[in-house]
Amino acid sequence: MSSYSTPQQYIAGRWREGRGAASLHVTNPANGEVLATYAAAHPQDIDEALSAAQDGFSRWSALTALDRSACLRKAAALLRERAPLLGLQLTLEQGKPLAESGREIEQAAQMLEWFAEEGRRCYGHTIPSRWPTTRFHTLRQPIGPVAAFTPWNFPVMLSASKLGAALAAGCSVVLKPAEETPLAVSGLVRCLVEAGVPANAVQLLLGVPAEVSSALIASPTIRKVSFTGSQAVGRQIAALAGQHLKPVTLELGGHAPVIVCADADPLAAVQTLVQIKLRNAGQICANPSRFFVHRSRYEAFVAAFASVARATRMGDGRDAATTMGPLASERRVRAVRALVDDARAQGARLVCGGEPGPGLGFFYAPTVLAEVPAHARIMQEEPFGPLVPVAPFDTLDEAIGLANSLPVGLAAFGFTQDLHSARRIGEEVRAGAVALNTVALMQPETPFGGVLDSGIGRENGLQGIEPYLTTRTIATA
Ligand SMILES: NC(=O)c1ccc[n+]([C@@H]2O[C@H](COP(=O)([O-])OP(=O)(O)OC[C@H]3O[C@@H](n4cnc5c(N)ncnc54)[C@H](O)[C@@H]3O)[C@@H](O)[C@H]2O)c1
Ligand SMILES: O=S(=O)(O)c1ccc(CO)cc1
Repeated sequence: MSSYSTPQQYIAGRWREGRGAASLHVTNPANGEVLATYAAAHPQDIDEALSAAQDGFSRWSALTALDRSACLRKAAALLRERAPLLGLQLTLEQGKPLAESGREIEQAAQMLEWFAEEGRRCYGHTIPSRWPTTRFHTLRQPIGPVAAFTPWNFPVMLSASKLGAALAAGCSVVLKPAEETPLAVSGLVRCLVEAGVPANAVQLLLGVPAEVSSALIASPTIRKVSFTGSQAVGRQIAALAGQHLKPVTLELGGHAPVIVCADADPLAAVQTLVQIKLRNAGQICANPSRFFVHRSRYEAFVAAFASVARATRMGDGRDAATTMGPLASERRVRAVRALVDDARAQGARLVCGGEPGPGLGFFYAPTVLAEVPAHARIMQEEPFGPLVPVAPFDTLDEAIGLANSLPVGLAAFGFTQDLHSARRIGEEVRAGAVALNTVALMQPETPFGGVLDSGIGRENGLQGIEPYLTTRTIATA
């Protein structure tokens, strides 16, 4: 497969093989074929990346914000130029259809541009003094070298968000992407380096996750940790960060409730929801995943979702006719299948789907389940797949209670024409972001992150650069 090359480490300004004993494999989820095998980073590679990151921090933080901004803008332009190849590599390693890969590369470019501008606005303050002869002001300074860990679902966009924010603030970054999807992220790092980001300001470590994260977080060089991924791994990262007193940003997904009220048009709600539900085969942290529909609209909603689900064309993301690709790995297929089997065993009605897709790839059909009891695992655990579990409700109080019944809160969705209901859903459902009559939630300009067990801190928006800055107070006589 000529479009897919062997992923390499980028350490101290050189692209090279890792020296670790472990071999890692990249598998095309559309057909199960191994695309590449590469050597993991060795502890010595990690040490070299850390020394380089220290040096990179000195060089990069010494540049003006304007110079850093220019590099990030140029990197965004390079990313767009290279989108056809990077998009193809992303589809090969991750499975999403080419159109979605192109969208992700564009979103990544937009992230870099947003932070290129925000980096120019890291203002300090002048503070009124209690003493006539003393002046106080504050300086915003980069916090230091950053360890960033990104997942396989949006490897390029989520890496661009962390790299963009940290680099714009003047920090150097050691990035560890998911071992399953390393190549398109490497392309992003290449764009940054070729755009003029000094070699040591960015390191890319591909390795055994726990080895890399434990070494990086324990190192005194690293001053900030940022992770996106599962709650289980997030807890491990947070524990390590706490042990070493490093500030941490965590984006850990959720289990987004959808409330469709009696006054909503159920067909319009389905048409809107499907735009996000089947994107990336449902593997989006903000994916709508628990559907509560007013009893008067319930059957129409279930029937409409099933009809859209049945019309989905599953296939290889390179095929123009494909509307939904495979899941990212075989373990994801096992996980969603187990949730569907459990729901059925608990009395849910299988309306459509509930079976694997074509060929040897990691496909699972869009699946609509009705009358799903609240205690079924699928209503408790984030499915991270193309599953639509639906349950009826009678009052808005009941729906909000069901939405708030889990200890997570990343995204939530509401469909209603009633201002009072919209206000209640917007203000009472516990979530970092609530979308009303829309599924548009994420853009570079809006803060993104969870409440409760969905994470710590915010990425993007005005808040996105904050975690990478520290504030120095200067008193002058
Ligand atoms: N918040 C998100 O955007 C996001 C993204 C991907 C996955 N998830 C969640 O993860 C769940 C399971 O995903 P999975 O099947 O890939 O399992 P998983 O939790 O084992 O995640 C594996 C990923 O986490 C990384 N990882 C594992 N251990 C690590 C460590 N000690 N240090 C650093 N990184 C580590 C790996 O690189 C790998 O890419 C999904 O159901 C979903 O809830 C969330
Ligand atoms: O597809 S998007 O709605 O743009 C989206 C939202 C959130 C995330 C985080 O996993 C990725 C993509």
